[in-house]
Formats: sequence, C-alpha cells, structure tokens
Amino acid sequence: MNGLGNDFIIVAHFESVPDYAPQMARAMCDRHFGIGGDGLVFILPSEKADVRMRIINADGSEAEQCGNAVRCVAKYAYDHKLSFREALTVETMAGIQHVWLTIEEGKATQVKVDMGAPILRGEAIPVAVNAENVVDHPIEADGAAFAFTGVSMGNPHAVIFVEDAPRFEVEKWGPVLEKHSLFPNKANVEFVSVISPTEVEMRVWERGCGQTYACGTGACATVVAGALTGRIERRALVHLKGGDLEIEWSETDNRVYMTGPAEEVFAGRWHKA
Ligand SMILES: N[C@H](CCC[C@H](N)C(=O)O)C(=O)O
Repeated sequence: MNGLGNDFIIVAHFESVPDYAPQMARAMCDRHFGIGGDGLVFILPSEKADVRMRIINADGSEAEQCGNAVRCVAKYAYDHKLSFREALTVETMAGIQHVWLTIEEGKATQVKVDMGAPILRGEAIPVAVNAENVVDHPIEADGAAFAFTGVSMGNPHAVIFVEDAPRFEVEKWGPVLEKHSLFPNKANVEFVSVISPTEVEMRVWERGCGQTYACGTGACATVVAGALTGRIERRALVHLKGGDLEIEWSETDNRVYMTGPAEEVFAGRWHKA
C-alpha cells in the first residue's frame, strides 16, 4: 500500500511484533532483493481501538508514528472487513488516532486522521535545545548553516524553510541533518518553500528510510512550524513529491488533522526463507 507514493508492506496476520521484525523489515523493504518499501507495517489486535499499528522503517528502526501508514491501515481495516465502520480508531505508539473514511464503490479512498496535538518542548521532541518552542534554531552541518523548527507528532521532525524545496539538494543535506548531534533520536528533516499563506512545497528526508515521496507526520510538522513562525496559516495544502495533503492545526482543540488518499497496489506471498 502507499500514501502518495510513501509505500509500505502491510502484514495483518500477527498477534504481536516478532523479535525478528528489524531483519524482516530490512529484507522485505529492499527494492532489489525484496518486495520494496519505505517501511514494514504490522496491523495487530488492539484492546483500546479497532486495530493497532506498529511501523518499522526500511533500516529496521521502529518509529513512534507514521501518518501515511495510518491512512493505509485504516483503509485496509475497512476494505478487508477488520472494521465495518467509516469512522474507526487506530492505536499507535503516539496514542489513539481517530480516522474518518470516504467510501466510494465499497472501498475507502480518502482518509482523514486526527494526528493529535504537536509536541513542541525541546527535550520532548527530542532536540538538544532547552526551550518551550524550538523555532528557527541555528544548525550547522558540513560547513553550511540552516535554521530549523522542531516539532514532534510522536516522531521527531526538523522543519527547514528554503527558497525552492523541489530543487533543494535533499540527498546531500538530508543524511547529514538526520543524524545531527542536536537530535538525540535522529530526526525526519523537511525542506519547505512557501507558495502562499495556505500552500507550501515540501520535500523530506526521513529518519530510517531516506528521501520519500511523502511524509504524513512531516506534513503536519510543516504546517505547525509554518504557523508557529508566522509564515503560513494553520490550514494549508502541502504539495509533496507524490501528491498533496490537506493539513489543519486546529485553533479550537490544538490537534492536527491530515486528509489524503491511501491505495492498495497488490497482495502477495513472501517466500524468502
Ligand atoms: N521515518 C519516520 C516514520 C515514518 C513517517 C512517515 N512516513 C509518515 O508518513 O509520517 C520516522 O522514523 O519517524
């Protein structure tokens, strides 16, 4: 499945995450010797929600949250009758996500997710900056100077505003910034250019998988960072390499709502030993 080209291998027949999950993710996500994907997603039973999601990045590291994967999991749960409601809940390591599905011809097409409230205090993101909000904070890497705004949606993000995101050298600066000493748990790094107060372009280097076509939590972090720094409004359209996400950081409940597509591409069997 994928959300705007951010693609995942979904497995739904485990009761819990096996201890060999990191090796399984690295093998299955390999785009030449495996199936290929940005991550391996387990759909598990839950006592608190309709289903539970755990996500392992392509490098075998586990992430606390994944916006595009939540949309895929919710679609899978409805389409494969793990849930019969168009409004359902997905338990993640970041909390319980409420999800609303748009159904067309019996299948979920568009998915809206309550991604919860952003975490902005430096040591909770975490970033090695002792501040309630980490806004346009200087960061140096390989002799270049940037300014990042730190936001967690359960997973850590460093949002950097640049002149022209689609032409930015993500492959050069992403890996250096992902592992910067300011980020104790590493970070997903978003490069964002503002088109208008309600529209941005974003490219992303993701922790544990590299440059991806889209990042749901990254799009949420982008709108929060943009609104915090007065660059954009709290509701914006985020243009990503793989398509668009609608994001709103609600003024009334402080929660971030993400709306976008989810797609099932194929199903199959994994035969490798
Ligand atoms: N690589 C991310 C997890 C996937 C997040 C992204 N794919 C999304 O849609 O939110 C991390 O290690 O925090």
